[in-house]
Amino acid sequence: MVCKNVEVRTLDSMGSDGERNPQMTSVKCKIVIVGDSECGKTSLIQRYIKENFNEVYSPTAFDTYNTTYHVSETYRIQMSLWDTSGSHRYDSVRPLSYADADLIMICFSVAEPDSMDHAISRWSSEVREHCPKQPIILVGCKTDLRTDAATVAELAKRRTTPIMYDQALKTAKQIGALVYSEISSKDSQRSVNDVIEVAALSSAGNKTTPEQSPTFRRQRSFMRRKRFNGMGEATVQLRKEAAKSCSIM
Ligand SMILES: Nc1nc2c(ncn2[C@@H]2O[C@H](COP(=O)(O)OP(=O)(O)OP(=O)(O)O)[C@@H](O)[C@H]2O)c(=O)[nH]1
Repeated sequence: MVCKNVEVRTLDSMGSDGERNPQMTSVKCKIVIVGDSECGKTSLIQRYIKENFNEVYSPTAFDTYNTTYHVSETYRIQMSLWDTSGSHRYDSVRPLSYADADLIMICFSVAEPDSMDHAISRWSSEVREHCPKQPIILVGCKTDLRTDAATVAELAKRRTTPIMYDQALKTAKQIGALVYSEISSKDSQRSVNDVIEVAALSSAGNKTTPEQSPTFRRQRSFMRRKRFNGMGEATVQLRKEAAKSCSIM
């Protein structure tokens, strides 16, 4: 089993002039990403980190990616993104990934209805067994395939159709997800950035102490982009455009 640790976008608390910034608040969080094989987990992470998309499928065993989200000049979230395998071969070792997780992303492909069923029957139960209280974000991947003629025709042969937004929203409610979000790693960098940053903010909101939150809330650059409603409750409201692909339950 290969487990590699990829260090990217890491920054320390030095300012651009090289001085250590005493105002900098850093919060660390661990986000574990699960879901059926080939549903799009690795592509999601790689699009966020490397801002590219690879058509070629390469199965994952376990990977971790460390990256920093600079929410404002004085607040940053150091994320550890854990990419897992959806294969049953790893069912007995995947649970090791859940230790100390702050948030779980359960992914499925909107072009594969079974993968959404498995979000309930397989992934939500596995996650709840190991992470009974951590927030869950449900992520519908590959939205570009919803209108892809070949995908629609293939699903029609199986007497089914791509998963639509409202269907997925019901599933999100059913599994008690905090947020439902849709992405296309192929076509939309924005959708990918939004879901990862919402996950980071939700995790950090649970960890930020009350003394830190006023400083955090004052950051105008942050407020322009996303808005927190209650740090302890990890509730995030996206600006209007982002809300099209992201629903808070
Ligand atoms: N059209 C389209 N294809 C995608 C998208 N995301 C991923 N894919 C493709 O789907 C295949 C599987 O993607 P991965 O990201 O490797 O899937 P995974 O969930 O990490 O798979 P496992 O490692 O087996 O658990 C690859 O061929 C990707 O190029 C997307 O947004 N749109």
